Amino acid sequence: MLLGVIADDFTGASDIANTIAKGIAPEGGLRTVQYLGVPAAPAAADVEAGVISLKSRSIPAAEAVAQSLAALDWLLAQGCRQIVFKYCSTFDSTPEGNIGPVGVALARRLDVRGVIACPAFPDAGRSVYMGHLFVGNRLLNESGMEHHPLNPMTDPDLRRWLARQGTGPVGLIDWPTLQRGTVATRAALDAAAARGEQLVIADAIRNDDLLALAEACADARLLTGGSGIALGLPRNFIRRGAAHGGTPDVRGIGGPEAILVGSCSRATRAQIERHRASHPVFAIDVDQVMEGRLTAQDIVAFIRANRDTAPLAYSSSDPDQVAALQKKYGRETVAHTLDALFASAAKELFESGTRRIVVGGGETSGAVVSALGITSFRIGPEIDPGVPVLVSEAGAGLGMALKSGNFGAEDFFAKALDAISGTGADAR
Ligand SMILES: Nc1ncnc2c1ncn2[C@@H]1O[C@H](COP(=O)(O)OP(=O)(O)O)[C@@H](O)[C@H]1O
Ligand SMILES: O=C(O)[C@@H](O)C(=O)COP(=O)(O)O
Repeated sequence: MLLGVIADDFTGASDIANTIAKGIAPEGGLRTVQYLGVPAAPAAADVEAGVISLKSRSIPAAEAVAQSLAALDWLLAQGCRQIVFKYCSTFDSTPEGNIGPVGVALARRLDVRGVIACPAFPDAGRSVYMGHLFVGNRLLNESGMEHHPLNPMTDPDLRRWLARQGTGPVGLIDWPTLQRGTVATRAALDAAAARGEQLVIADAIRNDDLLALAEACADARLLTGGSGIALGLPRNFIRRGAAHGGTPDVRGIGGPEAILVGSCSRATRAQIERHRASHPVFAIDVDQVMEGRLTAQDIVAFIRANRDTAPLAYSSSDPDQVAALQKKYGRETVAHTLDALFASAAKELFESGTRRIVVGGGETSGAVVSALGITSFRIGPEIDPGVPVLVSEAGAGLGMALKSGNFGAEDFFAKALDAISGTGADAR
């Protein structure tokens, strides 16, 4: 294994696994596997990139650090030459952590400084300029992310946000420096390291900027960022002759389907509305869930009753309703109750033969996949930017798509089910 990734949630992991498996033309990508948690056994010999999915984005910082270091140990034991810490392209975190503490802990363990921190993902509209994160043409804190149920992002200044997480001084490679080329960028990173800056925010507004950063960091032991930061990394290995390039084959998965959605993000809510126009949908009443009057059995019954018609069950609400529910029951309590609800519905559906499951939302995906007992996925074709088809490596066969809240076109959900069943050797 050449390249190892520690991802702080499951959708984020499949996003970066997609980037690495796909690579860029003409070289292509690396043979990539997404692992669900730190594997108990060594990787298969043919795997060139391993992406470990943690569920560490919203847990206490000390636990996130411990899990990330365990993932690092496993990746190093597989021979990884380069490590990426993958977090959200909208920098999802709170002032208490976890991006800063995990980034610093990994840097310390690897004994490196001047480590890139760049959440930019231009294909999904995320860009960083002068250390500030934009979503489309809005600053992060005016993009809808200020209403996120678990980590409201209220400040677009990434250096300031990281500093609040106790990282010590944070550097900046600004866009003009990046434009001066690889040598200047490397020199700026070295200077940041010499000043004791462990993490360095890097600007990037186009894919070319991400490729330039990857070139400047070809020998870096550690990078951190969104999936975009990995865009040019496979090419580094392939050009040096360490990997062959190309893309892997995966087989399509047919069978009964379910769509489960706990994301309350703006894009997801629009996708649900689009799906509703021509498919059965079940709006989960959160009050009823909290009072124990609506259970996983109700979701399972709805999905079974609507087999072959792309049934979708969702708890998603608009920001006002989310705020009211959180005030009534507590932020963590609502989230954990709903995550557990989706997890047990998915488990029952899988055990009774559902073979295509699409999930909306990172936390929701983490809860669902953990309940299914799947340990690894091969990466299939990209459905929309950042969301690939996933096919389980072992067992009865399960095809999934784990959609980040903000990703995907409006027709995503129906398209994802088709992509899972249509996945073939020639689909990539
Ligand atoms: N109606 C709701 N009110 C409050 N919280 C909700 C509601 N529906 C879902 N949630 C919770 O909000 C969180 C959404 O996060 P996540 O699944 O990561 O979505 P995203 O990818 O959009 O961030 C989940 O923990 C989910 O259980
Ligand atoms: O970088 C991204 O935006 C995604 O890969 C990601 O991490 C998504 O997280 P969720 O929005 O919680 O699904």
